[in-house]
Amino acid sequence: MMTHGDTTGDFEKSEGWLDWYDGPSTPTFRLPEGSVDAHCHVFGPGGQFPYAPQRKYTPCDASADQLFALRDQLGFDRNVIVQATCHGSDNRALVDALQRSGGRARGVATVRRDVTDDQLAELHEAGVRGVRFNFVKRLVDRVPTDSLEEIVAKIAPLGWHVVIYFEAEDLPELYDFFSSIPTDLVVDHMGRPDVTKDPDGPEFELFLRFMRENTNVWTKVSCPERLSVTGPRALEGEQHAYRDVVPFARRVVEEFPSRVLWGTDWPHPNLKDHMPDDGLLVDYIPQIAATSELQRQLLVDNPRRLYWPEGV
Ligand SMILES: O=C(O)c1cc(C(=O)O)oc(=O)c1
Repeated sequence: MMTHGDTTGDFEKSEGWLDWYDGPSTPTFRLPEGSVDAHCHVFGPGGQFPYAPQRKYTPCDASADQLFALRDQLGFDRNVIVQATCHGSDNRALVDALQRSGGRARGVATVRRDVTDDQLAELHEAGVRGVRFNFVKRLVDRVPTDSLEEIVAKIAPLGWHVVIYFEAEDLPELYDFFSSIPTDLVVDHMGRPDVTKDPDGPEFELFLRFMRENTNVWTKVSCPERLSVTGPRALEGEQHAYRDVVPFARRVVEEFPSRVLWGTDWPHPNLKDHMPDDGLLVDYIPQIAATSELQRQLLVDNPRRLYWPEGV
């Protein structure tokens, strides 16, 4: 694996930072035509789009051009680019990537409670269709729910949705607040289940109940590389990676086939023990969506309904 240098503009990468995998393999699994990578990020480049002062990590750079090269290499048609916490509420790198995508990317931004209607209109024009609320303590300081409610009131008229990122152990506390959000709600990475627990046990059952009770809730069945404990890793040609995550993702895909999304999570912030080959991550998909019908819903129909409802 190549590293992308120790510095990124004027910034020094966090200690132990793992750079994205250079030269991913071409997937064996052929993505259906029009597939969307519905969760990925851009980082900087730091020299052009500085990282936020309040960030909890400093990544390696991962530019829009590098993301679009990956899209083409893997066989995706489009991207949904999600604002990474290292950029705080400065969405310039995201907007630049959307503008250079030629309409082939939509975005999810991070905004503050004082965001103006004009700023939201500009983000909409660039291709933003949602905001992200993050509750993972190692990534952000907690924002009070009343300010999040103010943001929801501002974005709802635009037809936007809310993306939420939280740890499974925090769902009981956040359940009622999440259930009160009236827009579509997209949960990152299946609410981060502890996959050493039983997929039929109470923790994951609470997440499934949350999806059953709230039909506006969608989820990304992404990030097996982050959730897996036993692997095997998506490296060295492994075609059946992260088997311990499969029962969880499969369960969700089969029960809620019209409310699931999938994304690479490139460039995979904060992984600690390995960096996956993104081609082999794509080869993971048929393990969790076993039929061509489920694959088409997951990769084409669902993300297009949410991000390109106008049908282009
Ligand atoms: O688990 C993570 O570290 C992580 C971080 C970010 C971010 O910093 O935005 O986004 C993700 O989807 C996952």
